[in-house]
Amino acid sequence: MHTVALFFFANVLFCLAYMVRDMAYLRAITILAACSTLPYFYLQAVPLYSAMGWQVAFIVINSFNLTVLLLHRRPIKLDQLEQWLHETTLRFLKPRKMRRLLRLAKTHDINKGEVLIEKDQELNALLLILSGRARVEANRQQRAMLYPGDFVGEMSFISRKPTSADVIAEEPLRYLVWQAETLEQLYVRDPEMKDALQSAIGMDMANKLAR
Ligand SMILES: Nc1ncnc2c1ncn2[C@@H]1O[C@@H]2COP(=O)(O)O[C@H]2[C@H]1O
Repeated sequence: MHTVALFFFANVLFCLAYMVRDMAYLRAITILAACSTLPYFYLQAVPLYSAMGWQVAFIVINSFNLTVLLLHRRPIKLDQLEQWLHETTLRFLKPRKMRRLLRLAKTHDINKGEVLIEKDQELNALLLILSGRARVEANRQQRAMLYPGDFVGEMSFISRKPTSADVIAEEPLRYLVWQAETLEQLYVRDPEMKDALQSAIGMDMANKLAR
């Protein structure tokens, strides 16, 4: 009788597991549910070892995936630069995702007066200033000044059109470059990254407009 109640309880747990949205809870509750079925199968007139074997297989697979999931969710310690980027431009990304994104970028340095972007070019890249300032010019007129934490080339990156202006280093400039192709491949693997990065670009454009 008790084992039947436990089996009933296990199935209620399976229902609950399929209702929750968080994958970690889903797996944890499924493990508990699968464990709860074992006494029922074992205490039959003839123990149902094959059913028990399958439940053990489900428990092992779910335990493995739950461990991987929880390891990925562990908090990470950001270094100073990462911390700054997370507080400013990339705050829409969770720290671990932000680090993954940063690993795909290359750091470049140019001197004062050097051209970062030329107008009407196919840039196919997204840039982010880490230090120094850059002047935005169109038709020899200054349009804006860009500062550390600002994206550069985001307009052509989003619109897929040629660049809208020249961008020239006002000071020695350090910046990150992501190739558009690299980001597009990343978006396919991780659509959440696309939402977060596009929110960051949107916020960056709004900040530039508000200056
Ligand atoms: N009015 C503006 N204010 C701030 N930045 C600009 C402005 N116009 C162009 N830019 C920047 O200059 C870059 C030139 O290349 P993109 O058009 O790809 O992206 C552009 C922006 O990053």
